[in-house]
Amino acid sequence: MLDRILDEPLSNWLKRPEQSDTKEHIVISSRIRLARNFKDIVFTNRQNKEALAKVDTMMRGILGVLKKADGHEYSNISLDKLSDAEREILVEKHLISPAMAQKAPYRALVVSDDASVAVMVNEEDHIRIQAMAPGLDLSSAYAHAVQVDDAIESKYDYAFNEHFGYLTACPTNVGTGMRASVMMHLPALVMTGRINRVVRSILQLGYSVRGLYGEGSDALGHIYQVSNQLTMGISEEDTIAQLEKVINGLVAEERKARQALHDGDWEAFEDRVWRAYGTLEYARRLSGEEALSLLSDVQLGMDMEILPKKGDTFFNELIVITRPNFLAKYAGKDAMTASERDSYRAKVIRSYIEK
Ligand SMILES: Nc1ncnc2c1ncn2[C@@H]1O[C@H](COP(=O)(O)OP(=O)(O)OP(=O)(O)O)[C@@H](O)[C@H]1O
Repeated sequence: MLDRILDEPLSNWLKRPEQSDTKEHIVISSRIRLARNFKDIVFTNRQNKEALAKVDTMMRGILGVLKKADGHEYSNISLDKLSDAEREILVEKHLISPAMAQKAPYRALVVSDDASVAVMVNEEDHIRIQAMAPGLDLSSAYAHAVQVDDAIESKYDYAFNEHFGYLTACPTNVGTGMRASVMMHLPALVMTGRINRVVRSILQLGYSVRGLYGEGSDALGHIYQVSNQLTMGISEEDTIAQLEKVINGLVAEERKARQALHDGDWEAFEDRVWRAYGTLEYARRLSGEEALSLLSDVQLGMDMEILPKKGDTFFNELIVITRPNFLAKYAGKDAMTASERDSYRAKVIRSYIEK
């Protein structure tokens, strides 16, 4: 299963939902993360070897229980058995956080065969259950996360306090321990210069806005992740319902920005997206950042029916393939120099444009 996870650019949840009736590519995916710790075991951040080893062993013994809960095959991948590049690929595929990719013993990833569930073991908390769904579908992701959560709880006791809720390493997660998050492509808000105002108002409402790989990452390819901050005094269902409202508001703002591009200097906009397309079609070397920025322009040009459509998974697939570690694996190489990577990246993109 590890090979498939490392080799395939697209997990199912990065494919567009079949029922998707919108032509634009604004909401990419939904994620629910539950932070949980086991009763009477020292927290991960204390770096107590015995505790780390115990949690690691407990999560090895859970695979059958998880399969019974949702019918998926699960594997347990020890991260210290992977190469640095392989761990980075898991970040590029959004299965682990960038912090989790740092080398450390007893860290593991428990992952379902379709990668819709990825449990980080011994990250900031004993376990972080993540469930993903394509498009805006936090409820399905939540239902799946709860299945996994209940299955684990049927075997082991969690650290839970009647007044506070789930106890977590960082006080900001105490309560539900839940972060609901939606990954979005917001190019028109960036192009029209409206993004800062919009992000400010979302922050004021008490939500986080992060980049392509979550905490501390940049919004490469104009991709943002919006998530709740509050985990106390609010139920999981209300958190999800309120975040969905914020996301729908954000989608409406992005659509307005697209309309503004339409009503503004249309030829200048057409020129920009055709130039992006031309560069991707003919360039011989592309850096990772330039590729993501041009791919974002091209996806917007396709959404706005200026450029020929390249299929529903074009953008999501190339966002993963063109990342440095995945790209080297895709080329069948253990390592590549920066210029070899830039030239192979341009070649792969050209082949996708020609498809
Ligand atoms: N909606 C989403 N779709 C796909 N991947 C996501 C989504 N939201 C977050 N991720 C991924 O989850 C990982 C962790 O993100 P992040 O650091 O923001 O969350 P967290 O671990 O829940 O946060 P924290 O530790 O601050 O509570 C990253 O790899 C990020 O790309």
